[in-house]
Amino acid sequence: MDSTTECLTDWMTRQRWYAGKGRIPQLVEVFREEWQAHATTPYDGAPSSEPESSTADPSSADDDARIIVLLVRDLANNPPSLYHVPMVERSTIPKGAGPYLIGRTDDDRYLFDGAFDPLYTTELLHRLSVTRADTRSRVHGGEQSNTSIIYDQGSEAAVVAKIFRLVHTGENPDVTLQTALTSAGYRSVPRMLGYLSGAWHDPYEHEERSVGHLAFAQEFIPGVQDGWQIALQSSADGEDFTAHAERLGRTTAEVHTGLAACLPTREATLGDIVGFVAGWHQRLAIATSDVPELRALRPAIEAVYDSAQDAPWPKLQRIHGDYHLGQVLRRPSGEWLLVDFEGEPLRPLLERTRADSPLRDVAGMLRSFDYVVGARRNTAADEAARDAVDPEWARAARAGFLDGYIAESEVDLRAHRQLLDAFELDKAVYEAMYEARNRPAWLPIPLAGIRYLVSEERLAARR
Ligand SMILES: Nc1ncnc2c1ncn2[C@@H]1O[C@H](COP(=O)(O)OP(=O)(O)O)[C@@H](O)[C@H]1O
Ligand SMILES: O=P(O)(O)O[C@H]1O[C@H](CO)[C@@H](O[C@H]2O[C@H](CO)[C@@H](O)[C@H](O)[C@H]2O)[C@H](O)[C@H]1O
Repeated sequence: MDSTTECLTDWMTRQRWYAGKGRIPQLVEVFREEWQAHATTPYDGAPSSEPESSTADPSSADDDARIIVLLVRDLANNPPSLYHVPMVERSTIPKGAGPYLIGRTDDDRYLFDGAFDPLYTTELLHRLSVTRADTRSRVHGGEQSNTSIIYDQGSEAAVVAKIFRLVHTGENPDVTLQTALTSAGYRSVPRMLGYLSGAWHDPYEHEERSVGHLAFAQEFIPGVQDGWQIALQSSADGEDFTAHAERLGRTTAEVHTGLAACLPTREATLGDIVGFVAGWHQRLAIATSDVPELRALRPAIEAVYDSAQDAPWPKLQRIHGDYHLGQVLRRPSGEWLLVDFEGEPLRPLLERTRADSPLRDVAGMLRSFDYVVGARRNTAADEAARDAVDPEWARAARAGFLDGYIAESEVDLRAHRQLLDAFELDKAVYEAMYEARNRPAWLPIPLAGIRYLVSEERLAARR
């Protein structure tokens, strides 16, 4: 291991985007590129107003600083994941840059997280073909699987650049789907401004040369509220969310119609259906070994999966792929916006880039309404507060969302109830696996959802 990968090993385990939680990374460098900075004027970035996520003070930057873009394979993961790590190498530690230090190399150079360094963030914007006079930036402070850099100083329109942390050969659907919707004039996704691809040779892949997306830029919409936060607040206030959910259902259907118009669709063949059902069973088998609580529920889940074999299927098309309340934003006008079309990070890219069932997204959002109630119960201060959480909130939201979707969609969801339950179960099984790995205290939420979906009450409603 060289000194750069040695520095990265410890640092990466502390990053929210490091997917191998609890494991020690075993890193191998597969690609290294030095970027020449195009900016000619000295940076004049003032410290950001968000101290916890501000970029380093560039005024003390040294002249021989270098931008290094690395791709590293983590062999601790199976299959080995490929991480994108842009860094800035400097001979000194600029004032304020201490928190973004990755480590010191054998030749006494300091490595910094590029996302927080103005040398990298300015050059990134240039390579994304975005022209902005004021390139001061800040890093998005919330929970994220990737890293978003926001350029919103001064009077120009604000921009957000997302750097993908896990990269793959081939398209990243976050880029392709939002580009297609932007080109077709849809306002329900932020406008795509540009993207950056990389080409590398990776001994862990068969291709001679791999090409994949590394980052993209889109308009940053100020003043939007996160759907998850709005929903939690609404449930806490005892508000009826039906009308908001109905509007979200309509927007979801509109986006599905848009994706079906811009990108290929096809009828689900028998082979597709067998493939979906086999995939559900496979995921359940993996999840059951990760989550022992699923063992007793497995036969009942499998029965729902098998019944989907004979159900009618709507056409397959490109979809969001990891749809939940954390992926939707509400404009001050009340309109909903969809972001993060990358699909479920735990699924292979090949599965995330082919035509899929729109029912997967519908099921994802239904699960998310259930999560609102589950999360509030889970985080309640005491038993009384826990008992006060009204499960009716989720039922009303689910009903409103389905009504809105049905009103706007070409897919008649009422004809697909059984299939929708199978997709909802598959999502809850994914969540159980996700929570067991990332937030074990939240595991009871998907488990309760699964128990409900295989309950007698639910079976009776499906008959
Ligand atoms: N274009 C945008 N305008 C305003 N806020 C945004 C925009 N894109 C993303 N965000 C905010 O950043 C968060 C993280 O973005 P997301 O694409 O979900 O990243 P990740 O793939 O890392 O999870 C979103 O939940 C939202 O709050
Ligand atoms: O990181 P991403 O946003 O791409 O998605 C992953 O993390 C989500 C959690 O942050 C996870 O979603 C689950 O928790 C949500 C509440 O935090 C809830 O609304 C979703 O219904 C539930 O699935 C998502 O599954 C995962 O891929």
